[in-house]
Amino acid sequence: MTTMLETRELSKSFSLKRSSLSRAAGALGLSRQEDRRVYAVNEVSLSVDQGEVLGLVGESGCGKSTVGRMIAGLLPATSGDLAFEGKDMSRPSVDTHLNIQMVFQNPYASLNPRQRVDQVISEAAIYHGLIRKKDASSFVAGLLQQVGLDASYASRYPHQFSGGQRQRIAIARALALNPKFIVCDEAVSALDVSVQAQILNLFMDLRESKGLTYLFISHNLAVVEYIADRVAIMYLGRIVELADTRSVFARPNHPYTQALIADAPRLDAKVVEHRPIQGELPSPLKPPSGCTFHPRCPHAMPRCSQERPALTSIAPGHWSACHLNDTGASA
Ligand SMILES: Nc1ncnc2c1ncn2[C@@H]1O[C@H](COP(=O)(O)OP(=O)(O)OP(=O)(O)O)[C@@H](O)[C@H]1O
Repeated sequence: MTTMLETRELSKSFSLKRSSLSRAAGALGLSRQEDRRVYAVNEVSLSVDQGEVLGLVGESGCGKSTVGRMIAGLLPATSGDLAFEGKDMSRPSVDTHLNIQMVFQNPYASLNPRQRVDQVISEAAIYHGLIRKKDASSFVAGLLQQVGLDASYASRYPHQFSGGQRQRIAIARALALNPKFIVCDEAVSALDVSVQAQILNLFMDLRESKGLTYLFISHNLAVVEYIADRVAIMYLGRIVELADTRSVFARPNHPYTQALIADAPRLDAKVVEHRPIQGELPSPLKPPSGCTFHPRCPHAMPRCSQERPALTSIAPGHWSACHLNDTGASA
């Protein structure tokens, strides 16, 4: 397998403006001097092989979108490395950037309502010189066909389409730049369940026909279980577990992964008892010491609040960051 994308200790923190800082800090009982940064992503090391779908899951606010936006070049990293096809992306060229496109959650918001579909799809390809303006209509017709839409839709406006059709248009817009890698950020979350399945199948068909590679960000475990080859679980800005999809769902190791799976609505609900995850995600303004999951962990030991567990190999291809693995007592 060829590694297509690699991040090493990628981190992102945001500096808070004084007004929001004083509100947030006040709520946390902090003085202004104590902390001025939101630690959104901390030392995330991931690799994605050519043709692979890597799922990235975790509760809202754990840093998934920030990872996706750094990979897509929409946000600079605070520290760490990012490489695409072996090339350093800290100063990405236009070519490398075009190779990575992003599909967002809300196709209502991500399409300009004043642009016709043909303009939405062809604008960036014309701008970057990938096609000539006079070839745009056949180019757009081809892309519409690839995403399962009729070529006659090219002259319509986004508001004339359903949510699923709009997401297909957004996918055609991403494909127009001939990417090798697509970051899907909650790309089916706003759609009805039956439409979700159609769009997931479109992503898989495009993987086959175009050899695409995906980072698939979702808070929905069922979606990730369906589409991903491997899954990375994120908690408060860090990867806490990483393995092939089957292992994550059959043998979740980290107590957070176990809690997420027990919390998720499942089709086989008779097999898995639904247990809501305890407590709330702590603020990334002031993450807990040691293992940041320890205040919510049913298995927490004194060591867990003192020492951050490293992400270590617990089986071939299976990584987890939990002190229980050192004691031999699996959660
Ligand atoms: N521009 C920003 N300025 C300040 N804080 C930010 C900014 N963008 C994100 N954050 C904070 O970084 C943390 C991670 O946010 P992020 O959107 O990456 O999480 P997420 O897991 O994708 O959540 P969601 O699914 O709700 O988007 C959150 O605490 C968020 O409030």
